[in-house]
Amino acid sequence: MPAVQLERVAKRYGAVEAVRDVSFSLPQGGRVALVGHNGAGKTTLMKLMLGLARPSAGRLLVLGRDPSEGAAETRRRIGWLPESVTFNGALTGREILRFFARLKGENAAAADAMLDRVGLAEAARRRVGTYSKGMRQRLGLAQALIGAPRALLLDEPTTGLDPEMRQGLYDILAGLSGAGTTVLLSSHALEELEGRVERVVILDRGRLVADGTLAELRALARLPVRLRLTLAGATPPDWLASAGGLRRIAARAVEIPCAPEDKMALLRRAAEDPAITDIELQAPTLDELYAHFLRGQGGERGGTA
Ligand SMILES: Nc1ncnc2c1ncn2[C@@H]1O[C@H](COP(=O)(O)OP(=O)(O)OP(=O)(O)O)[C@@H](O)[C@H]1O
Repeated sequence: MPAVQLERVAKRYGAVEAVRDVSFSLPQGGRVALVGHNGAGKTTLMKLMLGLARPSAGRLLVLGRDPSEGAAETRRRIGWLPESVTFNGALTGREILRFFARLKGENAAAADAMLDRVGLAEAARRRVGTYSKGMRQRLGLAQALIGAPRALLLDEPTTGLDPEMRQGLYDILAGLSGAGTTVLLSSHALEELEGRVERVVILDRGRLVADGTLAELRALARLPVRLRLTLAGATPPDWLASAGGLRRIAARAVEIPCAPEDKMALLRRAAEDPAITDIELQAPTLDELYAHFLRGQGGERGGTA
């Protein structure tokens, strides 16, 4: 049974269609990112999964239950990190986390262990009002993780985290999903998702425009790869100069776009030509993929939807 299942879900707020006809499912232990511009419907989808909003149409199951029933047992098994998390600044990190632990039926030791896990052990006895943004975000994450949730919904969890903390967060998420927790996170920071989630669901103005592994989405988008070639001299060889899209990027380096099916032929030719001394291959970035699907050029949905 999937951990989360959405069938033709819609959510309207008056005239605003925040979510339109969205269907996808998340397997148990899956690590999936929801990406989209501001207002794409990411937070609304999470609120529907939490039972904080009811769908205007369609069917939604989380851990096998309709979240709008608000069953206490289901709520206890879902961890949530809201987009802008706020805590009472007069309390210490330890007091706050112990409070959340009690709400989830966990003991104080579990709260302290979680503070350690998110790197806040040393700051545990400090008031949260003195915490940096990144520290508050980590406290929010600890709050979401407490109680061994079966499903974890994280709304832009890496906002305010430096690269090291971000890596730490993704390491924690990998460990959790390896142990069977389903992780859904929303993000604007597409590049950081590479290698850190198994699947990406792209939303645009409430609609699902793509759903698949990064490799599947890349294949579907058929975006050109780019070859960066270092030249032995200042002038590129004739065959290269006459190829379309050649761009000079340095005194002795050029870049050329190349359709995926032409890549090997171009590489062979470049490798054999002594006028070329080095070759670098640049795959389409996640941002290019994202732009492609938002332009609607891909049209159909791909992957495992
Ligand atoms: N309670 C509400 N009442 C009215 N409109 C709402 C409500 N909640 C969300 N919306 C609208 O629904 C749309 C989707 O909003 P949502 O917050 O889900 O987007 P998002 O993808 O999370 O955006 P962001 O990246 O900015 O957080 C937006 O147009 C928003 O204004």
